[in-house]
Amino acid sequence: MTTQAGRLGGGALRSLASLLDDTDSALRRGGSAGVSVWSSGFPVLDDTLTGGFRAGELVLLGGSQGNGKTTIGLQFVRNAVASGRTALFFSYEHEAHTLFERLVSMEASERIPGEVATVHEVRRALESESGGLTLEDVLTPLPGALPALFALADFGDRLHIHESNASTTLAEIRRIVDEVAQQTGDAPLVLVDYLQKVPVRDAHDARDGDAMTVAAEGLKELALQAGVPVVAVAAADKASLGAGRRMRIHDLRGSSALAYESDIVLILSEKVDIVARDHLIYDLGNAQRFSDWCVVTVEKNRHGRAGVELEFHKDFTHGRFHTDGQQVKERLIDERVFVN
Ligand SMILES: Nc1ncnc2c1ncn2[C@@H]1O[C@H](COP(=O)(O)OP(=O)(O)OP(=O)(O)O)[C@@H](O)[C@H]1O
Repeated sequence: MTTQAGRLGGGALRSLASLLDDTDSALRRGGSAGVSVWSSGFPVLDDTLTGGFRAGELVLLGGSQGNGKTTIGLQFVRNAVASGRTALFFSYEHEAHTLFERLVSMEASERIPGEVATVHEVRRALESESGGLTLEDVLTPLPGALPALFALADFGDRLHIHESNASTTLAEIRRIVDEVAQQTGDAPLVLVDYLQKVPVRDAHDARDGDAMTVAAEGLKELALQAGVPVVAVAAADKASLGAGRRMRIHDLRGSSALAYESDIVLILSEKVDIVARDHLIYDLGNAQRFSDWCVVTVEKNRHGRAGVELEFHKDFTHGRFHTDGQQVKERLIDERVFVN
């Protein structure tokens, strides 16, 4: 059977007859006849994406600064490994230990109801002089941190974080994806934080948009050739955001290439910024309530319905969003209500 990896080199020519045979054999073997799917761990998002992220897909995750792109990306990765898959996080933004602190608090919050250690508390504990204590000893006083540590240790060999830098090129990303797939025997969900930081050869000669085209094409090719989903955080174009508009796909830096190459585009917005003004005027408490919510707009969805607006409750003190989100009921606008 031709696999996604079989697209390497000259591509793959298939007759319908061989496709039917292969599909039949896969089903008879008890396996799945479709491409591999990684659940995002957010049920309402999975429903919209008809199951989750698929092998061969490039998924863009856009939004303004600080509205939770890294947080939800890290949660996708955590959810993938918690459900038995493998994941690989290329971090051009944060060091691995910063992500580890977020993971401990996120995991505690996922597992244990009630008050658990915040990211800040985990960081403080890890940054203080240990006096020779073990990691377990240091985390024991923090509510929920120890079970979180055990859970992370359980799936630790399937979650890989790469501290990326200017030498982490597309070719290097590909090499590392292959290495992880070989080590774990499972193709990983790949997260790139963030796309505009992926160094592109001769990028200094190219205009920004050209560099983005190369990066987006490269990541899409990687997704197809390695048979993995690639979720890439994409920075907004500051100039267009300054205009006080709701962020859209065309506000991403290098937007035309990104829109063309991607299969799915998710845009994160603060709900309070984009809800219609009447919801704020007639109920003054709404502004406070809405500021706790993030809207994830599915702007492009190659295999399903686009334009879907989902909302998730923020819990940034524990480095996460609540996974049980819903469709937004209120009317949203194109222009932002509040301008930063
Ligand atoms: N320990 C913490 N406690 C509370 N809030 C935090 C903590 N750490 C980060 N935050 C907040 O969580 C929000 C989401 O952070 P995140 O890194 O996911 O944003 P982002 O969209 O990736 O940002 P950027 O574009 O700057 O990379 C930010 O507004 C940040 O200020």
